Amino acid sequence: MARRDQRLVPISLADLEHNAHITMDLNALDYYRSGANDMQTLRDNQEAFTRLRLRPRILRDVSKVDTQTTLLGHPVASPICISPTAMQRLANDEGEKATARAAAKAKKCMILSSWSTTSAEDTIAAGKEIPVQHDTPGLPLFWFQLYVYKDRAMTESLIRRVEKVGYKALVITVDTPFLGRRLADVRNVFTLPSHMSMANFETKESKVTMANILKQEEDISNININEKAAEVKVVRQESSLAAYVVSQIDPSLNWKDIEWIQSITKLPIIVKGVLTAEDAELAVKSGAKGILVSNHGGRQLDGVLATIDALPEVLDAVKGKGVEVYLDGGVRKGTDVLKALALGARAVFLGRPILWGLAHDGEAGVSLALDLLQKEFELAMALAGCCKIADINRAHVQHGTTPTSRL
Ligand SMILES: Cc1cc2nc3c(=O)[nH]c(=O)nc-3n(C[C@H](O)[C@H](O)[C@H](O)COP(=O)(O)O)c2cc1C
Ligand SMILES: CC(C)CC(=O)C(=O)O
Repeated sequence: MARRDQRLVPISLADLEHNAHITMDLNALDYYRSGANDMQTLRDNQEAFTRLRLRPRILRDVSKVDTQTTLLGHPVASPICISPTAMQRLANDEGEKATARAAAKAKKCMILSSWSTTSAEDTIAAGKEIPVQHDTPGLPLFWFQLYVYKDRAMTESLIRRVEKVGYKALVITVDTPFLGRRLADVRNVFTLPSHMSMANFETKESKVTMANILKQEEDISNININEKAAEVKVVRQESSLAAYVVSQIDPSLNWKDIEWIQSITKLPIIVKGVLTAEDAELAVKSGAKGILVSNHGGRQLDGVLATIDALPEVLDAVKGKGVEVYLDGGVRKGTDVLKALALGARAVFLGRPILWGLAHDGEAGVSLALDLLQKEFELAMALAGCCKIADINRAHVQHGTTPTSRL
């Protein structure tokens, strides 16, 4: 048994998380690990997977297991993908570039956040530096996550930039009209260090640091932690990130805007943050080609359904309508991937585990995170009697009856 403060040689995603908790500074660690409010949904995302049980098939020659699949027609090596997470340079100086290289090496899909600390151009260029090995199936795939800005001209110019450099889809996040209340970030007065910026919005004349936007750099950097806490009590009851969201993101966003975006781009749209059948139907009506069932890793409305529990109603609502349905939130084990695919998800996406990998060892750490989960998934497929993705079906999973506490 390792001591709580000892770094582990990681053999699971949980080990990578353990290590990141030891090495990261509190401002960044709390930002990454927090959920909103009581963090009920954050816990539930993982726990809900443990309430499902697998129904394996036997004697099916699983000597070769193949995980290749397609996402909106693009071949990838595996249905394990990378969710957008903002500000990856908080974990490692190479940040988004390291993630892009690891994604490209593994021929997996990466979604880049609008609020990255590396620009969309530099991130995809880093991914393209990796020579594609043609002896294994699949190709790297990059999608861009879009926050819709109050400034629509800026939103449109960002779309043009990502179209130009080769992102293959727009993933529009719809669960963040305002930032969820993450208590640790309020206490820490979370801010992006001043040498990092929201790189997609940087110009020759100005860097978009949060502190610049809030015109508070001096105030924030010249006071110690206790004084910061005191200041929050008196001056602000929110993190600088929440204030940034209020200043930039358009809370009036609605389904007509999704249609508007679809009218100005040929890129397919994926709506990220759908949790109900009703909204899944509306997403299809507004032209979305994909739905990412997500509760933002439990960081927005606390108390919503775990994503694996919301998945079946979304799938039922869009059945036969030609839309791909994906899931993120709490995916940590190969068996979680198998359960999500058995219920009908086309792919799963990882948020925090990628950040823990980055914090552990940059690009090599992200590769390790992807590889650990990939190997676990291949083993889970084999032990359940599945040789290829198309073999995984609804009969492989059922709701368990054993209370989690007795496991
Ligand atoms: C630190 C952090 C930053 C995130 N930033 C974004 C973002 O910029 N855009 C977005 O759509 N979702 C963002 N998310 C949500 C993730 O895309 C994803 O939905 C969530 O992390 C999945 O849950 P998991 O962390 O349990 O895998 C962020 C999540 C975390 C933890
Ligand atoms: C910049 C933030 C809005 C990024 C985000 O989505 C998050 O912190 O969950």
